[in-house]
Amino acid sequence: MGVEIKVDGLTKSFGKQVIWGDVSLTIPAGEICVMLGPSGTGKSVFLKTLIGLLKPDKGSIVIEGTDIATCSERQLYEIRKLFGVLFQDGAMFGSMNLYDNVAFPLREHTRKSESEVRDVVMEKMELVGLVGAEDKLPGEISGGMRKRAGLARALVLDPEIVLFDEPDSGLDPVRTSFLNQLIVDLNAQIDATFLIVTHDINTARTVPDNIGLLFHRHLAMFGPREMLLSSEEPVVRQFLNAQRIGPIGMSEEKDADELEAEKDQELPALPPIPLQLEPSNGVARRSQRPPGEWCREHGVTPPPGSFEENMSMATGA
Ligand SMILES: Nc1ncnc2c1ncn2[C@@H]1O[C@H](COP(=O)(O)OP(=O)(O)OP(=O)(O)O)[C@@H](O)[C@H]1O
Repeated sequence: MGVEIKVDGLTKSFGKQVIWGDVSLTIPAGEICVMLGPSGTGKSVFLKTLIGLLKPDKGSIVIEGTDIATCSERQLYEIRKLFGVLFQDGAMFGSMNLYDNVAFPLREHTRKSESEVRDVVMEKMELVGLVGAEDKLPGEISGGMRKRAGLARALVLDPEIVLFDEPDSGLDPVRTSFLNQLIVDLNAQIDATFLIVTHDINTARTVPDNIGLLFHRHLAMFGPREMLLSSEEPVVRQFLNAQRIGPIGMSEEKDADELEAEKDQELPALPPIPLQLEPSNGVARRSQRPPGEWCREHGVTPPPGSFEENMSMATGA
């Protein structure tokens, strides 16, 4: 069913460098969330903090009643079993074939017999479309296949929460599109809570139920996809539409002179909100909302052309 992650007042620094402060958000059970932010704003640090690999300075992260910011090592070990993580490069062991890589967590953390291990490994290999590639070494396959193998491994312990650290990095647009469909299909199938860190605006615009944006050492906004895609808030608007005009500069924040120089420039109109990517079998995910529902409920007029079927090419969806 997936579990909720409730983050409250979270702050993380390294020495004197504050990475982000006072981050509060609730990642709803079973939903897909994307976390965005310019490079270096601490998205990976956020993922590592959620799984307890890094300790925050302040604040709480409550999962199933346990605050993993303050809990014991023993409790953390238990909570970690809820997580599956897809690392950027798939994090495969180079000397093991895909089968053994995917089987690794089962052999380490369960008492399953080899025939039970085989059943689980083959089920997950099938889920990610890798049946037939079991004997390959990670070095012999493409980046996209390595990601899928990493995903199979992230799924073998039946996680309630799956974290994806830039699943689309290094993939071409077609492979990214296939991977996004796989993520949506998986969410429909296993109902776990998904959090995806990505730089890919098209992924952010079409895949998640909710979007968060980290900028300038804080969480600029977090909420339903339609809320952020219709937002006029300058940082959100600039980032989600990949524009140069706005508060974000080449090295994070623009200075006062740069902002003054562009103050009379007209912003391009907000582009239409694309339809959300649906599971390939056409059956809606449990957390999927009808197109335009959030806008209607909140009296927001979406940009013209939003939620039209034939706009997929315009948005690259
Ligand atoms: N273990 C660490 N010790 C000290 N500083 C760190 C550590 N890990 C990360 N940082 C710093 O934290 C900041 C945020 O890093 P992080 O990798 O989380 O950014 P990011 O938003 O994921 O970036 P990108 O989008 O480029 O991957 C960087 O300045 C980085 O140098």
